[in-house]
Amino acid sequence: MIPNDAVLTNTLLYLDGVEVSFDGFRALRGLSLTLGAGEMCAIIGPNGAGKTTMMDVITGKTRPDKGDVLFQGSIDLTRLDEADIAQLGIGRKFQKPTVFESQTVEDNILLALKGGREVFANLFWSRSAAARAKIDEVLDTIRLDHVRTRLAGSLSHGQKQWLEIGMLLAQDPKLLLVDEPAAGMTDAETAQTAVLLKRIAKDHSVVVVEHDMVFVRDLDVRVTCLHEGAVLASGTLDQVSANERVVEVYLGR
Ligand SMILES: Nc1ncnc2c1ncn2[C@@H]1O[C@H](COP(=O)(O)OP(=O)(O)OP(=O)(O)O)[C@@H](O)[C@H]1O
Repeated sequence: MIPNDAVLTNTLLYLDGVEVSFDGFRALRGLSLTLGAGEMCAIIGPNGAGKTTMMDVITGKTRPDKGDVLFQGSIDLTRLDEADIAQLGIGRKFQKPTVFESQTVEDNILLALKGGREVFANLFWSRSAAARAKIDEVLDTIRLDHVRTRLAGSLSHGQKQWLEIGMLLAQDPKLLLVDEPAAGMTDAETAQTAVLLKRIAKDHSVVVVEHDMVFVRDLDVRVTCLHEGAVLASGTLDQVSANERVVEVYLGR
């Protein structure tokens, strides 16, 4: 059921009763979730809970069998393809970093800018002031300014993850979907990633899927636990951690 305007005021992302089946297996079973404009939330849950499938539905990779998926109140994402959805300003970061290893850090950001590829391809290009300013802004946000001329391939795993987040930021997304950013990171990198995402969340909406509870605690945002394709519990991390079912199916394992 499409909600009324009052419900959707300040709601950037609205999922209601979303169903996805793969050959009869119900990966999402009536998933309902909202994200406010300017909000960051964390999604947790056991393997197979449907977290990736949820991201796939939002980004148009998987089309739901049933349910509403609305962006900015009225845009029906179930009718759009992946390219249209990316164009709307929904950026996704997959778990594994996919930076251009043989390019410098700053050129990775340039390549990600709207129109950046044309600028990059032109032998006689001089970076426009706007492109330069955007690259500087992104490098400052992800705190990689000091390595801007290094090849991306020479960065640590954590730095590559931050660079890829920067490449998403270069496209001015309204919503960032970030899949397990802390996986494979050192404790120090994990802590820095939480600081980075909190900085980004000041002017973006962010959904973070994560298994690392220390990291989720650092994020200090609303947490939703999925289980068997639906929401099991939602609230602060303390509230969700105190839920017996969450302990039973996930945290206590
Ligand atoms: N393309 C597909 N075909 C068949 N089954 C699928 C497909 N994609 C996902 N599934 C199944 O749907 C269920 C939900 O998977 P999903 O990847 O969304 O879970 P998840 O919460 O992201 O798990 P993880 O934490 O392991 O990444 C799983 O049982 C998975 O095997």
